[in-house]
Amino acid sequence: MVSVSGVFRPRPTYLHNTNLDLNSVQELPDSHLWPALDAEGSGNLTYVESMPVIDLADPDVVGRMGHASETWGGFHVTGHGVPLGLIDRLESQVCRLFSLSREQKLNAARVPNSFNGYGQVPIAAFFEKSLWSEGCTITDSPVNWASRLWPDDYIEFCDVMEEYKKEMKALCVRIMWLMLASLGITKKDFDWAGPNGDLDGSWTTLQLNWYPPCPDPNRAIGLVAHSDSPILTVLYPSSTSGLQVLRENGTQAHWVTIGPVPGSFVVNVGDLLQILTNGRFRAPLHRAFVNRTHHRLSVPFFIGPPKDALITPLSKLVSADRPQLYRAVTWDEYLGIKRKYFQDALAVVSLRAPMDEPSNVSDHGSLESG
Ligand SMILES: O=C(O)CCC(=O)C(=O)O
Ligand SMILES: [Fe+2]
Repeated sequence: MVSVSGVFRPRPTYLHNTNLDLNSVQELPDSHLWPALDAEGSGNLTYVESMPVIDLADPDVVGRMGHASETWGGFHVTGHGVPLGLIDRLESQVCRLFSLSREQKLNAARVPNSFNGYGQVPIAAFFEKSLWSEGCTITDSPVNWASRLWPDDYIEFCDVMEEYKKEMKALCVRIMWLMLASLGITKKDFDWAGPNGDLDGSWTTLQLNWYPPCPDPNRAIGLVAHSDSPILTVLYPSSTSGLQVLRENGTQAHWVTIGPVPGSFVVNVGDLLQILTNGRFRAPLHRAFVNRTHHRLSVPFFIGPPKDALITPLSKLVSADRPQLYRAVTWDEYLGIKRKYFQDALAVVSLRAPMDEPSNVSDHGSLESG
């Protein structure tokens, strides 16, 4: 199993809010040097397997999504109808934000116990080594902190984020039901998606990720291996490669670089969807590498159930041949488990392999933002 052991910190501490400006660093500092990556060379992979690309207008969209979710735990989606102009405006606002000086960006810094605003991606807090990335998390309206960044000119930023979130939510609803249809699941099979199945009251978060050029990309990592926690992620990966997904085949596992597919989003199964489908769909481990010459941005949109909804393997997917793999858990409770056990969180709620203590964790899980 590919791992990033040796740098795991068992409790979140948020020690990384240093004033180091990654954009001006000439040599990789020890704080960002991940020794375990040496053997793998994060950006030098030879595997060029292609993640399935699925057009929403494909007559076999349900079957193809089902197959991709069971094998890869994700796929590219095209034909989604999200206006390209909106994606361009999103990119330009993300660039605008991260191009500000470090001091300016710190005016929008997350405050303790809040996930909104600028900082390292929340998962960074669990590792002694820092990630080669910056992040900005939008769970509520960004008006408060955006108006501190651009007192006279924050409306366009906020409008684009709101419009994009709305598009993403609608796309997630559409994709989730298509994926579940492949397993014979309909809107009648659970009630937390609301009477029309439109996920009203669901938990959503938009994460803006920024990976500056890195002087030593093979020994740094933009985002360590993790699976996303909620139901579904729809990620805008941008046109610069950086995303890698772990492909597991029996006892073999290798990282695959996900090349850009113009106009597509990457859809990832989240841990909760793995639980809901009784392990039929797999939440894939994935990570982001960085490169020497270009910055890269990515924008995942995460969707989960309402915080108090009880997620349990669907009875249609439990049988004598396929016994229930996971106990019921609320999203809120699962987030707490993930914060404590990271990538072992699914094992903690597993009915097969009950765990008392976290193992010597290798890969990591994510927090509020995935
Ligand atoms: O940057 C990427 O491509 C991946 C981002 C990601 O996995 C996350 O934010 O959870
Ligand atoms: Fe992720």
